[in-house]
Amino acid sequence: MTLVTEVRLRRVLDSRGNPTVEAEVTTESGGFGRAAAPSGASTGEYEAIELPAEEAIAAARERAVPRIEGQVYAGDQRGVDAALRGADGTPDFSAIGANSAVAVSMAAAKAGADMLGAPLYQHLGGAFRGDSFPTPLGNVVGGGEHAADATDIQEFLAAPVGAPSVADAVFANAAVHAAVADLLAERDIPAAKGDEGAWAPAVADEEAFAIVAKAIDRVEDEVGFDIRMGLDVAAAELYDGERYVYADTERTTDEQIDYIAGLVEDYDLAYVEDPLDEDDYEGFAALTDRVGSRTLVCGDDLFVTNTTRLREGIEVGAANSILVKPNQIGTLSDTFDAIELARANGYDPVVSHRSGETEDTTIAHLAVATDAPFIKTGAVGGERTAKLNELIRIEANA
Ligand SMILES: O=C(O)[C@@H](CO)OP(=O)(O)O
Ligand SMILES: [Mg+2]
Repeated sequence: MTLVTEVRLRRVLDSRGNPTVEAEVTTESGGFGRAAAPSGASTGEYEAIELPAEEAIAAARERAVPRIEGQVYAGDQRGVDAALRGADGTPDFSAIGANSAVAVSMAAAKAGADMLGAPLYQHLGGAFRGDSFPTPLGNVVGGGEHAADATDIQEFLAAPVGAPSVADAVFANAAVHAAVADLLAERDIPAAKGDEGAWAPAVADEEAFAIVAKAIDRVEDEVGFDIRMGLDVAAAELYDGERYVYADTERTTDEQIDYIAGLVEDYDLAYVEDPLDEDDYEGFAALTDRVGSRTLVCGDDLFVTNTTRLREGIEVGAANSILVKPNQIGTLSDTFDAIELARANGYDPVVSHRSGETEDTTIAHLAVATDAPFIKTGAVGGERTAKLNELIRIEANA
């Protein structure tokens, strides 16, 4: 049986060296799952609340663990997540922390899968999942909140849309990351890496576009399939309430829309995330109207994996894609609801990591379980390759 007998919580390190919450769930007949919460830096204003790890652990031990141990079944994901919501009692998990909630929710799912003797993606998505795979969006150059003195745009992504397999796609992104390093060296531009492992050179966005476009061209020639470029503008971080403030210029909302539409055209962008402020549904809708037939306009800080916000967006035609981060909303059930609502309305779900990550691989399984067309989980670095390599293993039935 999958009755949960024990929930353990502890503080572990994330990839930035900050403490985060790890949860372990054990069931009556020995099923076991372990999962850890990630953490954002450019967090959306409307995300569920992440508490300091110690505080989140103490609160979850006091309020949530007694409602789960001996009470709910790990295989009953809605039951686990309802217990977490009931224990918390707030709409945004501010009592036990979305970090505790998501760690327990994901650990329970893994314990349920363990009891079934099935991979997590099958437990979550059913017996017929595992034959199609998301295209990985790989961050190769970045700045914003993820690196000091680098680009204004937070993420320049490689999108290997023509890759014949997930393994080919993963290696293509790593090759673009390496080609960017070569191009930076050729131009004598020193670069450290940002929080997600992307190169973080002190160059203007314009130069970053040129370098990434060239790196993609080189790798396309080598691999022989289509690789396009994508962006996470993370525009809420640039917006001061009136204008989008870049290092060398400022843009009004209309100018920002023109600028992004121009970038879609000039660089044949396959993907544009958070091109406008997180409160600007109308601006999003105006941009989607202009470029939505040729690129994905994705809401991250706009939707925060929240069905209420997504519904508002659907009503006004704000986007055609949603970024999906389980810790933005706190449970896997809520995450699935967001994905299903998106799908039902023609929005492409893009399952995503956070800038602060662990070696946890749940999002790789989540993407396969929901047949998500894209996953954004970096290009290199151990906490990123943990997910990418898990996709390779799932594809290989390993
Ligand atoms: O903005 C984003 O999409 C994410 C992940 O790339 O960053 P963060 O986790 O810092 O919010
Ligand atoms: Mg984002």
